[in-house]
Amino acid sequence: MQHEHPPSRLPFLKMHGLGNDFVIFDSRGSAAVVTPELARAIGDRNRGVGFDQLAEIRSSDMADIDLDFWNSDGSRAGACGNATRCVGRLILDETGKDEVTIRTERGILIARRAGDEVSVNMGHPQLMWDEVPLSRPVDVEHLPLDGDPVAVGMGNPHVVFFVPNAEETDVAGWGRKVEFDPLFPQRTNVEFAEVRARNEIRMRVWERGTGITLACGSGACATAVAANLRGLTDKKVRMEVDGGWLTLDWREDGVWMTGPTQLVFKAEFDASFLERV
Ligand SMILES: N[C@H](CCC[C@H](N)C(=O)O)C(=O)O
Repeated sequence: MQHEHPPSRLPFLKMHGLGNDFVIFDSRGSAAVVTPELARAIGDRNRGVGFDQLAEIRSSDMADIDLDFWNSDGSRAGACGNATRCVGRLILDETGKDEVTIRTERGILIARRAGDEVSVNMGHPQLMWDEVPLSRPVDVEHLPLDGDPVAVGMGNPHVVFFVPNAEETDVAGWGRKVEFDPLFPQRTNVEFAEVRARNEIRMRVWERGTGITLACGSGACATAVAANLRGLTDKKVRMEVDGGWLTLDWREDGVWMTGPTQLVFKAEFDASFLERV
């Protein structure tokens, strides 16, 4: 990180939502600190802290906070449902309100208390995502899987494949190939969904810029939308991901996602670590 005077203290939080784990900076009232290099250094699970996404809270003049996301490869993520829920929990607790607004790259999202859990309105699915229209069958002849996936934008790109058995699906093998397929110029997050009932889906995910994660909130929203558009499920479903359960509800005002959040620890980086980035 090219600081003339590297900060001697850089506090952060570690949180997770269903095992989708995050390093979170609160940069309100000061300059943004995250660079792609810093994200990669902190994202290193051996030499840094490790995370699926890094989130930076910024002061906002349009919402309670602004929130930016990075993947562990240093790329930006336009949306991150589980981190939005985790940071939503922080701001709900800080303000004592029942509802807060969070401005992300894709717009202003609402986070609400839902008992012990947090609900976030992840907004409307995008009908067009680059040149891949929603629900258009994708030519996967050159990919190592058959199928008729559904491309859904939730502020970030997703492609959902329906599979007979999610446990037996080679998520890493197929996910990596699909992420980097030329069909997806911005690369893509890849979901593998097994529909168990009209109100239940088992989903496993390969995330763009990160790889296999235990959960992906925006991917869960995209999967619920894709399955409903295919006529396979109702608008409200429970979804089992590797890290646990989420509830998705595609309503008039957007896709609502509800699930747990956990603060793990608060710490700060040592100046010697920051100087070497
Ligand atoms: N874990 C996140 C999504 C990260 C997506 C990111 N990998 C991208 O490049 O879009 C979630 O809960 O929605």
